[in-house]
Amino acid sequence: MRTILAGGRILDPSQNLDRVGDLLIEDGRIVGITPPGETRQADEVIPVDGLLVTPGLIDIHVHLREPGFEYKEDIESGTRAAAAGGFTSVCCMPNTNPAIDSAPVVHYIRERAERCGLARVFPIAAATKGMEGGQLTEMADLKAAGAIAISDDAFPIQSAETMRRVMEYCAMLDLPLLTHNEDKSLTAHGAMNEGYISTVLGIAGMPRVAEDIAVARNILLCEYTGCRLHLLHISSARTVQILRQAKAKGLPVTGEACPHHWALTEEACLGYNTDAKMNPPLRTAQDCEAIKEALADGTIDCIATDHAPHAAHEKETEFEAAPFGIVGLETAFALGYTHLVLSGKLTLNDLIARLTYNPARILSIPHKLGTLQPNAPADVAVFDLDCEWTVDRTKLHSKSKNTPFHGATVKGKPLFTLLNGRKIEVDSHD
Ligand SMILES: NC(=O)N[C@@H](CC(=O)O)C(=O)O
Ligand SMILES: [Zn+2]
Ligand SMILES: [Zn+2]
Repeated sequence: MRTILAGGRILDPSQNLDRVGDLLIEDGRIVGITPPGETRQADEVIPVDGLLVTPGLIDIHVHLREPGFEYKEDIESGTRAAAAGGFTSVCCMPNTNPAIDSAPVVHYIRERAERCGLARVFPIAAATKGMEGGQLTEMADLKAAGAIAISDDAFPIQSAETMRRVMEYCAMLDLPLLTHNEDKSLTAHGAMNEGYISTVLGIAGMPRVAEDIAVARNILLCEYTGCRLHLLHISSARTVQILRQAKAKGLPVTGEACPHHWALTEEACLGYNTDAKMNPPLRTAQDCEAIKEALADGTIDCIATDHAPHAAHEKETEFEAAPFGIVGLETAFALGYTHLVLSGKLTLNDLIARLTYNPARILSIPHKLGTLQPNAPADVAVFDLDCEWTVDRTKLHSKSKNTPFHGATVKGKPLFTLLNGRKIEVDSHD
């Protein structure tokens, strides 16, 4: 079976490649690139003239909610949302019910994802049983079952001693540890960034220093234990500085940023907008600038969505009572293209690198993903960069509609993906 993606602008940061050509795919793998029109025999020709062709995007931070919270999202709806956003691989967080803290749950998720066939799913296993911060999980078993990394994400480990032991196991097993960085003693009862707006709204704040302290501690423990540390959803300018220093020292630390942390500020919470409530919270314009700067200079290695679906009835409540989190898979590319590339902060190549090759390297994702090199699985994304569109929550494929970007006009539209060379087409957002 031979497929040609014909006549697109093929951009692959892993090979420093950016040129118009035909992408040849055979039996689910990339064969190579030929000049437009040169190769003629194929079982299927997909014309992509004027469109952008990249490696399928990789999101290393999503919440698929299955098992346990299928009313918010399940593996099928979550991977359909991924495909609609140009993603061919996602890594899912363990705050499910039961948590991803035992091998059978890892197997269950992988099998379900395989059957859905919309995107690859790599489970991230919990660091502690039930993410309770106590007894450690059987990380070797979890790795053998297919867990790609370790994290207690939503339930950040507060005890430095527990964190040290988790890191020692991760180092021994060569598993990356992903940390949600929050000193809970500083954020108790908080629901948004601490500052002028939280005071105006009368809402308890979550100061940036709660993130900065946890980041500093986790980096010091990373230095002490030799564990590979990845900082989830960086939202604070000071955290960016600390990460930059750690990298200058040569520590094995990486970081990610989510689109909402550069595209929105705490002002989005005005009017008690629960769709602007997430953890870490939206901060200030100065923090947004620092994040964009860090994405540009490589201090922040990758872009992840922290896709966190919650049902309407959960968000339609008082600000303090609403759960933290927003959906992100279907808007991430456009928010990157619009706010980072069109504003001149990042080159298109750098944006794609932070959505493909870099996340693949951070988690050592198997099967040579995040690249269009010959023999790699044909996981591909196709975008229309000229398309301007308005985000409409009712058109999202995710089961949940909790986005603060409803009504926003953005540029750059994911059209379809190929997964193992097979076209995955979902309804357009128009
Ligand atoms: N980010 C969020 O605001 N929410 C996440 C948890 C998390 O990522 O910490 C969720 O699972 O809903
Ligand atoms: Zn988190
Ligand atoms: Zn998360």
